[in-house]
Amino acid sequence: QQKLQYGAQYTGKRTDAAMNKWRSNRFGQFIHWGLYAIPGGVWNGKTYNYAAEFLKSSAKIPTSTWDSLMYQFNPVKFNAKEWAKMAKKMGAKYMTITTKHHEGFCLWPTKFTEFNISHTPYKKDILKELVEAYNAEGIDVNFYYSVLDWHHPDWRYDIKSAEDSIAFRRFLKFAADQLRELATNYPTVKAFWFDGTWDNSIKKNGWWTLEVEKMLKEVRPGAIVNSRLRADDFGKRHIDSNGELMGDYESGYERRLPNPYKDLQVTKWDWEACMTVPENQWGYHKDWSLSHVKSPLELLEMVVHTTSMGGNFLLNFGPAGDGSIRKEEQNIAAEIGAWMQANGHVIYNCDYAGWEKQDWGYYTKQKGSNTLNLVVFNVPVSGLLKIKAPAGTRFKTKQGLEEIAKDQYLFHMPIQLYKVPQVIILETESNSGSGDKYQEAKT
Ligand SMILES: COc1ccc([C@H]2[C@H](O)[C@H](O)[C@H](C)N2C)cc1
Repeated sequence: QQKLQYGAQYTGKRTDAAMNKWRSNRFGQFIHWGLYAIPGGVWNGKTYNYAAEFLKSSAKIPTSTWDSLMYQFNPVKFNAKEWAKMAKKMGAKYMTITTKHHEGFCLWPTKFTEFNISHTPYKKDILKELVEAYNAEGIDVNFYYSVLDWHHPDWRYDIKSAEDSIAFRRFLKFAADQLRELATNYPTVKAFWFDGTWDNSIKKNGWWTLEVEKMLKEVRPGAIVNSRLRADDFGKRHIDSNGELMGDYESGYERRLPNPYKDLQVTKWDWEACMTVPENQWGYHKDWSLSHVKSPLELLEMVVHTTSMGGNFLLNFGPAGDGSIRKEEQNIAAEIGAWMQANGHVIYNCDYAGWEKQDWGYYTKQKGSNTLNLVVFNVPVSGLLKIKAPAGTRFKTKQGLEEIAKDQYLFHMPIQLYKVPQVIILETESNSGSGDKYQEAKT
């Protein structure tokens, strides 16, 4: 343990109302929308199969050429209310929007750079339209903000000279001014999703990352920041040099999930996984035939998997340059939404149950209740679900449950074809399952 000036500000989970709401939301919609949605991964007739929001670097496009895309940004099919209705139907409780991605183009009329929505043919404040439309549907809105900024002349990947540090100090003031502007002008924002913070220039300025965290929480009491913002005194990111999580939740799971049998350490803190529908496309790409496209049921399993380990799941949508939502994404919203409509109670305000993971699927538990939710994805050919209960558990539910040994049960599922994951609710006696102090002798 060493004294850190810019390390974690507290340990353990936040339990204030704002964080409890963030946690209970569980399922959110990520939206990546910017100038990159106009070319959609294709440049001068050539299709680039790397992530579409990186086309500027994949196709080695000069900044001046890329930036002139601003004069083409005119999403005639954009309808914030329609997007919000679709997200509502999907069962998303929050939405995280890219206010500014690495390209540096801002979806709001910021005072601090001309490279923003007000200088496009569209002109209007897209961020305001989205915040109002989603909030009207009862969906919380969070802001993604990339510190990395390919457009800004004072951005530096590293600090190698006095000139670099003078320029980068100007840049850090620019970014802090933009963040203060976002937190001030859009007062219903709940959380900030920082990205583009992996370069040495940021790692050498951990002080700034703490200053931004403090500023946002001053301007917007209750505001939530992800661990990806933070670097400590020694440039250590996410987890400080004393092993403590920085920020309010861990945001390292990008296009991957913790192993539900082994990575149980994640249940000790708040965390969020973010996921693409194709293998690796966050911004709109014209050609989705280039990789596997996850099905609604694959994605639904990820939602349940994440809730079962006490995390939030952020599913990405990449609207086209004209503001339309592609059919695959519309279908995902409809199919996941249908299941969430009927079974959202095993996701919202649910958490890690602490029961031993079984192959048939996942356990979730409603906070502070005695009901145990079983979400079955893999129905065994025997129809018998193996359940290993914490020592001393007593069940109220009798239907379908067969005790075969101490704390060992089989739940009998009717043998039939199941088209969607099945939910089984088991009631336990309130004071049971506390677990005997001593393990029963094995022989
Ligand atoms: C180089 O590896 C990267 C860098 C940045 C990313 C960005 C994506 O553009 C998207 O915004 C994702 C959330 N973020 C980590 C992804 C992979």
